[in-house]
Amino acid sequence: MTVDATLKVNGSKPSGKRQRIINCVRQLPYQIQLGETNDDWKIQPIIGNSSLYSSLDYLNSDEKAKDYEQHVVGWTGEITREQDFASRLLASYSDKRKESSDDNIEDDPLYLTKEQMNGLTETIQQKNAQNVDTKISNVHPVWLLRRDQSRWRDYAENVLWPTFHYILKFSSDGGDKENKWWYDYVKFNEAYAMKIGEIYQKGDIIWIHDYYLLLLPQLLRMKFSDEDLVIAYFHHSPWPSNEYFRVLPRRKQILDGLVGANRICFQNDGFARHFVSSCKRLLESTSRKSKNALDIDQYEVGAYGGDVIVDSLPIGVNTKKILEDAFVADIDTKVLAIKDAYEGKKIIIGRDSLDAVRGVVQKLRAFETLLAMYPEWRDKVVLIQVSSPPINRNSEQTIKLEQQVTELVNSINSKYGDLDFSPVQHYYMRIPKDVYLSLLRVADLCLITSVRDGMNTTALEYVTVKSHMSSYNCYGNPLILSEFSGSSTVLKDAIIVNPWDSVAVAKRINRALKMSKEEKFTLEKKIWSEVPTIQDWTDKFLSTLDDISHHSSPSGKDNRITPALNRPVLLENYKQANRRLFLFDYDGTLTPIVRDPAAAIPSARLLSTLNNLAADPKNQIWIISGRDQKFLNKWLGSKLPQLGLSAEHGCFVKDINGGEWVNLTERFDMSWQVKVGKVMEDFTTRTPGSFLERKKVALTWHYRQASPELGEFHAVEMKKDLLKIAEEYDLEIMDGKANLEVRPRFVNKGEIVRRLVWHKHGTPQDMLDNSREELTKDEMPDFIFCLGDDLTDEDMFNQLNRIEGVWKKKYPDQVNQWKNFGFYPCTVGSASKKTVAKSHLTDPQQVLETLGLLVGSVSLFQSAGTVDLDPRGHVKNSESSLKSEQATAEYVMKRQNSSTSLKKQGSSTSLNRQYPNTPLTMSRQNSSTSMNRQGSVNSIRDK
Ligand SMILES: O=P(O)(O)OC[C@H]1O[C@H](O[C@H]2O[C@H](CO)[C@@H](O)[C@H](O)[C@H]2O)[C@H](O)[C@@H](O)[C@@H]1O
Ligand SMILES: [Mg+2]
Repeated sequence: MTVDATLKVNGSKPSGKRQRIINCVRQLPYQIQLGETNDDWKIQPIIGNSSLYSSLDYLNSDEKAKDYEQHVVGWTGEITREQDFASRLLASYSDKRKESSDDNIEDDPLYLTKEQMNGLTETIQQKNAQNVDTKISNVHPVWLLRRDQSRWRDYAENVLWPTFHYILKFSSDGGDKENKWWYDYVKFNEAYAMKIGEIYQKGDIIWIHDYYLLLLPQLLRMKFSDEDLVIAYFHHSPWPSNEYFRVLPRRKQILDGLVGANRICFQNDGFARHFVSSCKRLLESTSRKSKNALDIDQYEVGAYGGDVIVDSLPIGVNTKKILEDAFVADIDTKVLAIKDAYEGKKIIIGRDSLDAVRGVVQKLRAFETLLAMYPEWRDKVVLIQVSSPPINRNSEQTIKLEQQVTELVNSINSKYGDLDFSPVQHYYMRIPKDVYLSLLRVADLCLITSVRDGMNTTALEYVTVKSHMSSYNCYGNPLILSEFSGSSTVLKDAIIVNPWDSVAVAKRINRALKMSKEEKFTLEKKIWSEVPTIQDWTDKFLSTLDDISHHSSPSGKDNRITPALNRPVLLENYKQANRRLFLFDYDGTLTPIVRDPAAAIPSARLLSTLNNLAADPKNQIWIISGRDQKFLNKWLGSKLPQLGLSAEHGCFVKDINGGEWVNLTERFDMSWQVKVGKVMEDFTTRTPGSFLERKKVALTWHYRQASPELGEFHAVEMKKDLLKIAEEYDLEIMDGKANLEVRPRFVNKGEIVRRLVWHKHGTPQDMLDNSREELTKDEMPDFIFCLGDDLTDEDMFNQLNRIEGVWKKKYPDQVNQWKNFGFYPCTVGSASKKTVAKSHLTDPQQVLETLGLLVGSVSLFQSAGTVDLDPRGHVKNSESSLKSEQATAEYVMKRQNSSTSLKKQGSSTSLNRQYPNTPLTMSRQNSSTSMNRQGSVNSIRDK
């Protein structure tokens, strides 16, 4: 390894200035509660996601803070009232939440003033400084203060999570609920984009975590036109095979959202490959496998022709901290107490969330089989299973699962237990960290039987604790791990089992419990070296990002990114404009590219959208295509005479609402056609599958149906052969999509655009009249939306950019509220495509959605758009937002009044004054908040 590479693996930034990182997490690592009044806050560390939060913590450590300045963006989580925390939590998770469209201030505790929000942010920062576990500064809360706060989780947890874990769910209401969830999901992502918009600085790295934020990468691309913008996404969960993923109705929007990132990273290569295969099938992307600087497999995914790096890096745990925390006197005492309680018995432990994929049922079945197959273990082994309640605890599925688990526990205990001893000790609760660590320490065996998970950190934490020599003979005790857990790809020396095969698992338990010390020690040595640390994970992740931000793509292509079209701005501008001009290419823009040119006919949806668009008298629509007049007449002109048409890349023009075709090449010598046609025919004979399309002027040689290699090779050869003729007749040879076209150079799509823009809007065209630059600006269009996918369309974009330059000089004070002239040159294709267009849409489907947006047949939420939100999560300026604003104002008034009266009584309600003197309440969430439906006795908690 070179010095440079070593440096990189260690994660140090090579030089000078600290690199800013904006880390985006689904929720800040705190649970935020309101006290009696809205001025009184309680903040506790959140349970779960410990690896992710310890990575944030690590980046904030003195060691890393030299090189990195971390900013953390995250939702506040559900803000609950302190006094009835558990019942509110239950209510907020309940599926039977009350539906209400009105925001009624009286029963809504979530109207916060700006000062309150600032106060809370400050409080979080102060608490951070003192909190021993998660020290993060520069916290930027995402406020989404609407009632039914769990709405922000619904899509992620009810649709995405099950799909990622291979659970198929069918909607019983025709998808209504899912649509609602989706809208909130889009807003959730938008709220992050807005928050990042407030803090982003050029050169920042944006690191996004997990499936609540799948749309964020693309939203950020829309927001920032910064070419160096580096967006990385880490997927903490599994990614299913494409056969599963593709059942999602919003599968394409989700992939579109994600491929806005430069790098998408998974827990293991299997998940990465599934993702690549989804992109290949659903986005028709290409992929190329290579190795990154750390010698890890990576895929360069060409989504819409752009480059996204897809790779894997299993997350780790903070081994140092775990060992520090686990081996202290207090835990020694707890370990001893548990040992005493189960004297003479082997202790198997398990800790899982009680959801459909953690395999608690499978574990109980395997344990039951063990006791049935090996009677010698009866009364000699105990399974301590801690199952924490899942978020959707009131869902039908969880209730069923709880019943199943209770029945199994009861049945095992009644069959194999007696009055003094129950072989299964089941705790349905969240346990505090010290109890958890005691269990890890005391265990003779840890049993993980998940049927699907991304990375099981219990497995990593267990192996870590077992690496430490201490009393009670616990060193090196083995781990049984499901082959379906993401951790099994890392902990290769665990005892790997198929959790569905209870007999095999029982045999492995029996064997593991009988292992000699020597065997255990040998195994532990190997497996301990396989545990990834969170420090290593963070460093490696950032070092490979460094590669992306400072070097060109592996294929050596230009890294320039064209931002996605900002559709809400387009819509707003459209609404405000009076003289709108639409300039559309046809193939690859309004219709998808297909093998046979004759089959690329307009869809009914396209025709109706164009019809609707043309119905507005403010709109002038032109199709500027390489197609010939016959094709355009047949498929567009005859159906929609309101369209202006230009055929053969500008050779022919027909005005809006009929009229005759005008031939702009009339006086041009056409004898070149014979010579060019001969060369093309010659190559057609030598290239099976290729064919020649003869139009009135242009000649097009197509090789899409030939062997790709031979087609491409002959296209290059043909171009060489045509160069001489092209020079002689002043022709242009154009590289199209699997075609090569030739036509006179002096006509092109850009020339048509020039004539259309310098034209008195809404009046008949005289295409042969060439000199109109003396028009005043308010005679010309104030909104121009120009779309094209091909190289020949770059002429249109170039022309628009040129005209914009002229207008800037000519009419410097006539720009619109977005400080431009309403020009939208937009390419159809990837963000990384070389283009002079100012924005991009990925494919004809997005084009149709965007046009649908303008004519009102598509909502902004049907695909990830970008909408501005108010702090309560309403779309800005919408009716509900205005209502909510008014209610907030009322609330502020009320608050001011009550504050005045309190002041009179000599007390202050100011947050800033209140907190410095308040003792911190950042204690571990204790198990009194656990919800024990079974009412089982919680002996561990009481110790
Ligand atoms: O300017 P356009 O409207 O985009 O037309 C460009 C050429 O499009 C057609 O060819 C391309 O589309 C075909 C249908 O999808 C596809 O089979 C072919 O491989 C593409 O090159 C058309 O046949 C040409 O005449 C146009 O010039
Ligand atoms: Mg095209």
